Amino acid sequence: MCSDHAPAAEIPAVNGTPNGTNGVTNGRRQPKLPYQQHHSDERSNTGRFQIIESTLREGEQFANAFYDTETKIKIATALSDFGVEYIELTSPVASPQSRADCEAICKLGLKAKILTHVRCTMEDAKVAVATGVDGVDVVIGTSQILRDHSHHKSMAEITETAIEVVKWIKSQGVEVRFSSEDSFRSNIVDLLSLYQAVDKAGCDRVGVADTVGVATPRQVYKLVRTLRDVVSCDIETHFHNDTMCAVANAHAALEAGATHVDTSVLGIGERNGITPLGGLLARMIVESPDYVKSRYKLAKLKEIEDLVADVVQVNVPFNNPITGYSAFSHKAGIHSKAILAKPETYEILNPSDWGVKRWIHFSSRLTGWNAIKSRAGQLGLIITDEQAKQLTQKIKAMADVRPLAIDDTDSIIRSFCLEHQPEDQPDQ
Ligand SMILES: N[C@@H](CCCC[NH3+])C(=O)O
Ligand SMILES: [Zn+2]
Repeated sequence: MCSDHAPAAEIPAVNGTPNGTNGVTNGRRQPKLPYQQHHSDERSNTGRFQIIESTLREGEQFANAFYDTETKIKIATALSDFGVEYIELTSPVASPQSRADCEAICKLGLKAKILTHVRCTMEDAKVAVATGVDGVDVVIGTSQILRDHSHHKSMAEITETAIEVVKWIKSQGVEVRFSSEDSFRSNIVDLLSLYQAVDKAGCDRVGVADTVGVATPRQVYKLVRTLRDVVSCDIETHFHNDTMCAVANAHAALEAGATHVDTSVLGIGERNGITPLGGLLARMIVESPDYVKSRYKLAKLKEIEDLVADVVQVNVPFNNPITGYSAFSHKAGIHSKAILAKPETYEILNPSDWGVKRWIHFSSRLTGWNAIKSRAGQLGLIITDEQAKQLTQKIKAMADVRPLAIDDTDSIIRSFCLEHQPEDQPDQ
């Protein structure tokens, strides 16, 4: 009965809420855990945000990225099917092919709205609107350092052009977002007056961008909260990941009242990129499971990440949220025992929500007997708890000397069972 089985001890993911504690169990209301959102703060949008997916704009700024038309169409279609609300494309002014691709994607009739991202000038805005996009995202640097060394415009000039551009784009019946660049190194008074001016001019969204990845969640919360009281339009946010705060910053922005978050698949973008789509959703499903599950086809995440990883020639990092090699692996005996009994003990995310599997490591000096007993069971072998303990000592002793491959451990389990075969053990 020792048949071939899965290479590792995958055990089925359980259904239900990710942490299994925020619903009603056995007719009794379970207490909320401290890390769960209580939705008491009315300004918080952690349960009603929208995603502006920028793999085809910010992501094209990743060092390795080259997308041909067919690849762009494949990625755009996959993202739209996944459920993102917006797809942002490279500026049509960047090159003739970028313009042609933008026009082609607009004609696909995808469910997601199509945006393109251009400089805040009338010239760029006209080219952008002519492509047939649903919306135009305009951007200009507002920090002193960018004004001095990039475009040399005063805040008064920026404001005047921004108002003109926003009004014109709106007059064409197209959605418009105005974003500052380097918002967190910009003068707050200047920034708020500029946002106020474009809001009055009819802008659909204003954008806050941490272009250099300098912001902390606390700074983000403060700026977005202030901005929420100054403008009536939507607030989009964009976070670079230089100091690994991009997901936390996006979350803080939503808590403070932002409505939209920019993402890219695997976080690809300039330098080390921006808020990753998968990382953001991992963060958000913990506190807003119903919202996240109802909007996005989470089981498609891995496919999209693999597609993009292949296109830009990178590996998915081992510690990537959800889809990383070890994202749902359990090794220490204490963890494995509890996971086998109840996965929520050491998992706040449910792998089955994402179409991936958890696995229990059973080939190390840290392995506990529960994992070995479970592995024996997967191999079709029945052993008692006592036998599992004995066998585990043997495996631990060997794993103390050298790394054990899964096959090695399986062989040890099988020969142990042969030696200790009870009368009723199924034939090998
Ligand atoms: N990549 C630019 C664009 C910002 C626009 C926000 N969606 C930045 O990081 O500043
Ligand atoms: Zn960016």
